[in-house]
Amino acid sequence: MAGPPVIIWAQEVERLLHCRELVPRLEAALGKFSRRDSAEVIQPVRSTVPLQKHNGFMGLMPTYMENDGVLCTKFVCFYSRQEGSTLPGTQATVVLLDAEYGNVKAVMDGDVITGMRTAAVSAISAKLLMRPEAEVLAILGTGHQALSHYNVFTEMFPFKEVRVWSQSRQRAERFRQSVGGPVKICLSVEEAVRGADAIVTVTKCTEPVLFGRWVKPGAHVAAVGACRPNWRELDDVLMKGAVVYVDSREGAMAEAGDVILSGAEVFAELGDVINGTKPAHREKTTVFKSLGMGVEDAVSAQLVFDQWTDGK
Ligand SMILES: NC(=O)C1=CN([C@@H]2O[C@H](COP(=O)(O)OP(=O)(O)OC[C@H]3O[C@@H](n4cnc5c(N)ncnc54)[C@H](O)[C@@H]3O)[C@@H](O)[C@H]2O)C=CC1
Ligand SMILES: O=C([O-])C1=[NH+]CCC1
Repeated sequence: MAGPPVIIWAQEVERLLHCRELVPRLEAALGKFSRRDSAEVIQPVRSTVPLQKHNGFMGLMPTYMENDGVLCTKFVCFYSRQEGSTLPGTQATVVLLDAEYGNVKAVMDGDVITGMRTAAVSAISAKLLMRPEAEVLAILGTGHQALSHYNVFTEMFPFKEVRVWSQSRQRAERFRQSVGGPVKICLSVEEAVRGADAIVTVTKCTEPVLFGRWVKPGAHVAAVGACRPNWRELDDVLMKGAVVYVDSREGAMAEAGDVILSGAEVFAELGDVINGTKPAHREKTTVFKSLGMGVEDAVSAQLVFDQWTDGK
C-alpha cells in the first residue's frame, strides 16, 4: 500500500532547487514537448477557471511524461489585486503522483518552482536568441518574477548593467534593496529599454507597456506577463517586427493576447530550436512569449522530490 504523501514547503523547495541543475532538465523537457510524442509528454493547454468575485483565475496544469515516469499537476491562482493590497498576487501548489497506483507522492509549494522555472526558461530563450555580446539587461516590473529573473539572468550571463522600471519609484527602490547586485532605477520604460540588449517584461499590465519603437534592433525580449487572451504587454509594432518564439504554439493561440491580438506569426517553439528543427535568429529582434507550461513544473517538482528523497 502506498504511504501518505510528503509535504515539501517553500523553504525546502528553495534549498533543493538550483538553476544549474534545473536548466538542463528544462532544456530537455522543452525539446521533448516540441517533438509531440505522447510517450514523452502529454500536456493539455492550461484549463483556466475565472474567480470573478476575487478578480483572478485558477489555472490547472497537468502533465504526464510516460518515458520518465513523471505524473504531475500544478494549481496556480493568479489575481489582479488593487493597488496597496497585501494579499498574494499568485499562489501555486504542485502535486506529484505515482502514475501506476494513482496515489499522491508529494505536495509541494509551487511559488518557488513557478518563480525559478519561469526565469530559467526565459534565460534559456536568451541563451538561444540573445546576441552573445549582450551587455545591458532591462527588467520591467519589480514583483516576484522580476526578482527570480534578476537572480537567474545575473547568474547565467555577465551583464554590465541591469536596469529596472516600475510603476512606483518606491517599489523600484525596494527591489534594488532586495537584490544582491547593482541595479539602475529608470523613471520611464523608454529610459529602461533604449539600447538594452535583453528586455524582460514581468508586469501585470493588460495594455502594452513596451513599444517596438524603443527597442534596439537585434535585442531579445522575454515577455512573461499578459497570460490571458485579452491582455497585452507588447505593442503590435514589436510583435510584428520581431521573430516570435513561444513555449507552446497551442498555449499561445489560446492565451497570449500579444500573439492573438497583434496577429503576429509564431515562428517556432523554443523546443524546436533546441531540437534543431528551427533556427535561432540571434541577428534579428526576437520575442519569446512565455505562458508557462506544466512540463516545466513537472521536471522541477521531480528534481525537488529526487533531491529530497536522496536526503540532500
Ligand atoms: N509566463 C509564465 O510562466 C508566468 C507568468 N506569470 C505572470 O507574470 C506576471 C508577473 O508575475 P509576478 O511577478 O508573480 O507578479 P507580482 O504581482 O509579484 O508583480 C507584478 C508587477 O507588475 C507591476 N504592475 C502591475 N500592474 C501594472 C501595470 N498596469 N503596468 C505596469 N506594471 C504593472 C507591479 O508593480 C509589479 O511590479 C504576471 O502577469 C503573472 O501572471 C507568472 C508566473 C509564470
Ligand atoms: O505558468 C504559470 O504558472 C502561470 N502562467 C501565468 C500565470 C501563472
